[in-house]
Amino acid sequence: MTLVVQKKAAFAMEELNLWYERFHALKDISFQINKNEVTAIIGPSGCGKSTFIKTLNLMALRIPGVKMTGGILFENQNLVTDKTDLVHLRKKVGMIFQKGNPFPQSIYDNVAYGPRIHGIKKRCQLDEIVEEALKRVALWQEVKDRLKRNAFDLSGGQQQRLCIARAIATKPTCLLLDEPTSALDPVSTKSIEELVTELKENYTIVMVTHNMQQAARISDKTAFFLNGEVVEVNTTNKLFSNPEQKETEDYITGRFG
Ligand SMILES: Nc1ncnc2c1ncn2[C@@H]1O[C@H](COP(=O)(O)OP(=O)(O)OP(=O)(O)O)[C@@H](O)[C@H]1O
Repeated sequence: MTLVVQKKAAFAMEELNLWYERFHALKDISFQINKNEVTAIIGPSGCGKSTFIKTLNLMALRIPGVKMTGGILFENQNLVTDKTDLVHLRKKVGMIFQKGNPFPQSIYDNVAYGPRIHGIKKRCQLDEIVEEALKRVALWQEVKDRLKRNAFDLSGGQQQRLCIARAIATKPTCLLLDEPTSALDPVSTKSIEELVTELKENYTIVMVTHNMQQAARISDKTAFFLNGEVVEVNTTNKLFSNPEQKETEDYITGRFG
């Protein structure tokens, strides 16, 4: 298979398929995700959104019985067929889950975790990375005097920002967010949405969301998934105002899902 990739693409999927044992969960997915854009993945429950996002850092392959075919081109490599250096991939592609899931450690150690794994040992260097990452997610002012406190002492919204700081501390190029605000109150949700909008200047962001208003507010492109297929990928404006496919229109107008 020869993937034709636009220069601005961070990920290029071509005929990507995934099976859980015999269940065909992703079917012939072909589209490209651009660098420095927010791409929202939407669709009804069970359509394959989380499965798809977990293919982009090959987390899906950790599930027993999973088989993938086709292509995901990332940094000139097909993640599906080439021998991929998983440590490098996970450094470059950070993942943030639905519920902030800090480690049961201090705020400092949560952020320093990735850099330490990648061999950074010097305290002054780690201090700098931790401060920079916490500033980037606008958490520094709130936590700078209690870096030794357990991360579980933070509020849900703060924990989610801490997880984003933990992800960006390894200097990734892409961030995968799987429903990052679904467990948060409206104020914390707004702050995460603002943060995502700011971060796209430096990162490629792929975000699964159940919330169509959220996709409309903060994404540049939206991909609509249905039954494991991509029905439509378009600029977010176009997809929500003038979709090309009838199924997209039915979904965004609330006729199903
Ligand atoms: N580990 C697994 N083993 C077998 N089937 C799975 C597994 N994980 C997901 N599936 C199935 O794959 C399909 C897609 O699931 P996935 O979690 O990707 O959907 P989703 O669109 O993210 O759903 P939701 O919006 O409810 O989170 C579903 O039918 C689901 O039951």
